[in-house]
Amino acid sequence: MTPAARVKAAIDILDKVIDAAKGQGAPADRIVADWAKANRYAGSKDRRAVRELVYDAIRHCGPVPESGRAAMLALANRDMAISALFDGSQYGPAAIQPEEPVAKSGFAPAWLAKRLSASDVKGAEGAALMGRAPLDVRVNTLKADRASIDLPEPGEPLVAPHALRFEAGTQIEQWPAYREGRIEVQDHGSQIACLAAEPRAGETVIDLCAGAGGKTLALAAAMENRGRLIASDTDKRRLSQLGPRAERAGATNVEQRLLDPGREMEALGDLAGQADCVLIDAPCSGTGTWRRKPEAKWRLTPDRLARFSATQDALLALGAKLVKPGGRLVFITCSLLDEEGADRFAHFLDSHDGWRADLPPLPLGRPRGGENAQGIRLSPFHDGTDGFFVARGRLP
Ligand SMILES: C[S@@+](CC[C@H](N)C(=O)[O-])C[C@H]1O[C@@H](n2cnc3c(N)ncnc32)[C@H](O)[C@@H]1O
Repeated sequence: MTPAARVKAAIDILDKVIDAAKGQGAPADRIVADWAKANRYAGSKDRRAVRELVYDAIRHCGPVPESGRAAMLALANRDMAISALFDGSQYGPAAIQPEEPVAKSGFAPAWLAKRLSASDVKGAEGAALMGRAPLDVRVNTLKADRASIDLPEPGEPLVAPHALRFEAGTQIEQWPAYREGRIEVQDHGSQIACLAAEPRAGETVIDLCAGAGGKTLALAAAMENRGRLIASDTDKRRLSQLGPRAERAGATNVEQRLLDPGREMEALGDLAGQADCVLIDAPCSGTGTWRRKPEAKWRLTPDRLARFSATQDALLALGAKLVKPGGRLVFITCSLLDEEGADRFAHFLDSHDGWRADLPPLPLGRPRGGENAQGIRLSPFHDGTDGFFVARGRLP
């Protein structure tokens, strides 16, 4: 493909990404992959270049652009080399006309940038949400340890005790250590967040929103497979991925429970007041993971955000019923919005007698929230991790 043809392809893909964002359709990754499948003439260099143009444009534009072309013109305004490719050549984009719409730059749509700013995410901290994430792995201590594991590349040891960092795009799926469950892909921030649970061998731990089990596997390893680890979720498809993952990781103490939304206690009733620790990795807007899914900023609406907050309140209330006296309730969201973090935890403490905040001693991050309702915030800007809010409550 000529460089101009790559720009034209990126514009066509961006049109689809924009439509999908408006209609809650396929994620950008899938749209890019579908394009590659349907255009076999594009070689690996072409595919990489087109993908980079698409993601650069998404990262560069704040509000949803009018069109793929408007998004690419925003990039062209910044980069003469791209603007020169609007040359009207056979497979390239048409020449730039005066007064053509150009998408606005920024790290988020205006309403969302305002909410993030109210949560002290602005300027360089906001821009960091649109950075590129590295590839972090957790060495699975059920099968290996970080000091002696033998990998094709050494990786950079991070603060979390089992974390190693690699360059984005490292093909670790090909490595025997990955296929044999000695390493798992897990963002450094997610590994740090799991430390707040301080799970011990022999305890009863509930991973209430286990999804496909990213955190469950870290908990199983920390528990050395001893004790009960209950992994529940309302999403059958996600939960069904946990079995094979647990097997590969050698995690043998995981029990699964599929929940009915709104009637979760029907499947968890026998555990009421029984858990040493309940971990709530609640569904949220995912503002902390935009480095991986930058188009997510175009998918969020004030209504969806309000629904996430309501679900988080409900899950905190549910989790609290499962904790035994003296036990721990860990609340995690991968968002940097206080309305999905510190505010939710403060609301929980205000509405639940007896519970008190117990700031988890994490090796990274900074306190966030009022004096009595503090949790820890991890952010791409300060910590080089995905963004998280992590708080822990204790029942005396
Ligand atoms: C942030 S994701 C969990 C990710 C997972 N813990 C991990 O580390 O990979 C949130 C999960 O909450 C689940 N969820 C939503 N509503 C729920 C509910 N009422 N009870 C339990 N899980 C729920 C979603 O299906 C989703 O899998």
